Amino acid sequence: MAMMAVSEALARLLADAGPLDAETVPLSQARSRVLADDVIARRTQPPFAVSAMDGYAVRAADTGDPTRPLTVIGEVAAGQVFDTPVEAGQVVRIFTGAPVPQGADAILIQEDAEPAGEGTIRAGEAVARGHHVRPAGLDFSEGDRLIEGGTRLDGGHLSLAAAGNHAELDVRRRPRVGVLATGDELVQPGMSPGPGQIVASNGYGVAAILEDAGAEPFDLGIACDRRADLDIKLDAALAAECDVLITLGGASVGDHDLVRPTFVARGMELAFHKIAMRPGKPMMFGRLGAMRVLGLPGNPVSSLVCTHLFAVPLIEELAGRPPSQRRTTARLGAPLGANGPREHYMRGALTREDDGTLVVTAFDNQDSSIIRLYAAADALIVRPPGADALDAGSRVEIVILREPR
Ligand SMILES: Nc1nc2c(c(=O)[nH]1)N[C@H]1C(S)=C(S)[C@@H](COP(=O)(O)OP(=O)(O)OC[C@H]3O[C@@H](n4cnc5c(N)ncnc54)[C@H](O)[C@@H]3O)O[C@H]1N2
Ligand code: MOO
Repeated sequence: MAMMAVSEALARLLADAGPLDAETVPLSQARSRVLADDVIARRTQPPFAVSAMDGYAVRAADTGDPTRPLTVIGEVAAGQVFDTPVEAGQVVRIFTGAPVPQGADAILIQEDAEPAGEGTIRAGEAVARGHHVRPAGLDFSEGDRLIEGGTRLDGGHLSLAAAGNHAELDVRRRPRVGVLATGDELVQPGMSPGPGQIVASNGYGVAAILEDAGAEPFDLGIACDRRADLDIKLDAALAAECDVLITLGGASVGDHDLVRPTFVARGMELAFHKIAMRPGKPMMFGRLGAMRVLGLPGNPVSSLVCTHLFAVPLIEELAGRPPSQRRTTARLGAPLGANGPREHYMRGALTREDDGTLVVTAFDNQDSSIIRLYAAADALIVRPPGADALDAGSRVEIVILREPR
């Protein structure tokens, strides 16, 4: 199969991807989830006029006369109701959050009330009608649309939904993503690798990046380079009802690269294998029933770059999130050589000059095995296939991985 352009591969990957179905979750589990439908207020907030201050519920017309004593006829705190109407010359002691009694139309804060003998006060300062009164519906009214479907829920949204009397919300299901490392050479971190073995590292970064994008990662462990073992792991991914299976390694052309032939033998429809990209050439995508299978190359940087450029957009589509990838341009801090036939995503450091100009400098070593330089990278410089050499100061397209320091 000929190598496919990056843009074409991305288009195929996303062609029929859309938000997964909805599920109902309690508010306590709704943070960062994507709302499936509008949230409509089930009540009015506040449901009645309430005092915004501690003081006295008064009739505004009674205030402003320092000689006039006003009779305190009772008291009302939040959670209580004072149901005797307030007549001229009367006030009610009131506390923040309490319903304003009928007949009263303003709040005199207690600092402005002068004691005037047993059970009376004076209101020398005039207060306007409505002063320190929060009218019913100040925040929202029953039937109002509080939050639009498709919103990613943060703390403010959750308080708003709760105030609207929703105990649970309909949100998009998070894509369940099985992450499977492959290779006889791999052992889990913390173990003692035997002769010829290394520590499996790719899955940790891939799972973390995808969780940030809205996925629920599911660790399928490590498969040996044997078809029978890959079969078992594939069964585990299917049994776990993974929406997406991500394999790491075993994607190339060597005798031990068995992911594609094993999965094709199991009925996977292959959409593409091999893209004109560096790193990431042997990437593969297919479908096995409802499950999407994304086979990433084993080189650590290849796995991580492909995760950013392909797996993240896929997960965001399935999760109902808007694309998060930030592409812009920057000036080169150092010259770059001509590019080969594959679109090259070069790791680099990003800085911002005093005038706001972004400057990106590619690391000298772009080998796809060097995890340290990936972890240090702030941006990927996008070099189109066959691009000419560039001088320092030239403008290049970049994908921002983290904001410049
Ligand atoms: N004859 C050819 N050989 C290779 C080609 C080619 O076109 N012709 N392509 C090269 C490119 S480009 C890449 S990328 C790699 C990818 O190969 P695989 O996907 O089959 O990856 P592996 O061989 O399994 O592993 C490559 C490398 O990465 C290490 N690895 C694998 N998994 C992990 C993991 N989970 N954590 C950490 N490191 C991992 C593995 O030990 C290898 O060193 O193929 C080239 N070869
Ligand atoms: O494409 Mo490979 O991912 O260059 O190292």
